[in-house]
Amino acid sequence: MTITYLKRGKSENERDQDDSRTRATVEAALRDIEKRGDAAVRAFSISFDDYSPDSFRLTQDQIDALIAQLTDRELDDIRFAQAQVRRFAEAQRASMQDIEVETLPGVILGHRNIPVQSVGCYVPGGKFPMVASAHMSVLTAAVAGVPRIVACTPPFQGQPNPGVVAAMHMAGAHEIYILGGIQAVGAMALGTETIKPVHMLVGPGNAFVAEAKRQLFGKVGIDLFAGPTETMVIADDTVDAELCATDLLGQAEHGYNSPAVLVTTSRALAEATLAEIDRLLTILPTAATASVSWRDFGEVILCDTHDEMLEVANEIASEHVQVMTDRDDWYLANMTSYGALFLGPRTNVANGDKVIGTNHTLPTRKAGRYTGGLWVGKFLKTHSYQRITSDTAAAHIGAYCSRLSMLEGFVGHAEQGNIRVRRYGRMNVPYGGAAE
Ligand SMILES: NC(=O)c1ccc[n+]([C@@H]2O[C@H](COP(=O)([O-])OP(=O)(O)OC[C@H]3O[C@@H](n4cnc5c(N)ncnc54)[C@H](O)[C@@H]3O)[C@@H](O)[C@H]2O)c1
Ligand SMILES: [Zn+2]
Repeated sequence: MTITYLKRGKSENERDQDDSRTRATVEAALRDIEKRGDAAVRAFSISFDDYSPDSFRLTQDQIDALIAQLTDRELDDIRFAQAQVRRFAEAQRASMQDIEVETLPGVILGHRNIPVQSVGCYVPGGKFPMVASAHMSVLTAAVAGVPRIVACTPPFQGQPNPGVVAAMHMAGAHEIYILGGIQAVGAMALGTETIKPVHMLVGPGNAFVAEAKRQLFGKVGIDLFAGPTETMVIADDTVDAELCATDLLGQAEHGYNSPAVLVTTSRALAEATLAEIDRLLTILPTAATASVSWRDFGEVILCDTHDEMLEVANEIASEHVQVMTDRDDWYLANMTSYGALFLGPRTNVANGDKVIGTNHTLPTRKAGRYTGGLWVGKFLKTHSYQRITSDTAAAHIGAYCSRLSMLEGFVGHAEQGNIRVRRYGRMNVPYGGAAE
């Protein structure tokens, strides 16, 4: 395998050091929120966001006043995006069926999909007010039928952001709080004097938010590890450097720590893309963040073959993977680890982020090896049940249950089977069932 790095990002070691600093900050803050509740939440909101309103929860009047600040065009655009997200989420919901089957005569097994009863949706807003994140979490929870949806977003430039609040409200949030970072997810998960705790936290965020969710997992459920955005472009010589550079910087602008990786079989494209990125960074208004991400985390990887590109891509397991090659469907069939795929030059990651209807809350830091992104199914818990409808089945399964329990030394378990055999079994009546 001949893989050449034309540019490399920070080493795993350096990334681990960043992680351990974040971990310590989050641990201390969560402990304080657990101990001091609202007082700690307010203190963190002041120190991290310089924000201390009378109440962090917005009233209906405040929500209405914020929505009134938006133009009709802006409201229509939000409605359009939400219609696309809803359409896809409803189709996905329909793919999940409750089932009930008779696995042996008289043995009925089933499962029911039950919505999580309360969720806390984090909508990021430190650097950019992420209107779209409200559709992704709040609206998807609503499609799943979650009866209590709490939404938090930080103040943006010292104020609640009208676009984010409108999107939360239109998506169906029942409670909206202007709180950011650790204090938001901590308050929602742990509860305070004024905020009733939720059962599950969802939504993306910066490294502090993602780490806080990770630490709170267990106390509450979480959707997935969805930290700072990552993007990868897989390209051969069917595309040009302008498209590749635009797609790499389009996601590097998220923050100072967003990896953007080009994997290509074309040295000419790789070199042209490096030059094009340098040129775009002189004119992109968000170059201040994008250039730091590119400097510290940008990578350009040159491979000999598509098989090599596939192996590299599955290993990196990037959150977003934009594929622009002469065989995009081959990647769709063979990629196994990623957040979401964007196939062909006509679409792009920003479509997925903002409007097309797939969910943009996606796994980062290789979490794509064990989970896909947020979707309606993450808000549904699949619970099994069983029922035995005949005496014969009760005695037949009971006898197996008894012997298998004794194999493990569980006498009390065996007795649960034995009592059914004694009560429902009839001697010498052969079990009339099909093959076990
Ligand atoms: N994985 C995904 O699906 C996905 C999707 C969208 C966005 N994102 C990511 O979400 C992130 C949004 O980040 P953001 O910062 O703009 O907004 P954010 O809302 O996630 O975080 C802002 C909050 O961080 C807290 N904070 C800032 N500095 C801190 C510090 N030093 N210590 C403790 N807390 C601190 C503040 O309380 C602030 O309110 C980006 O990294 C973006 O890439 C990920
Ligand atoms: Zn993005």
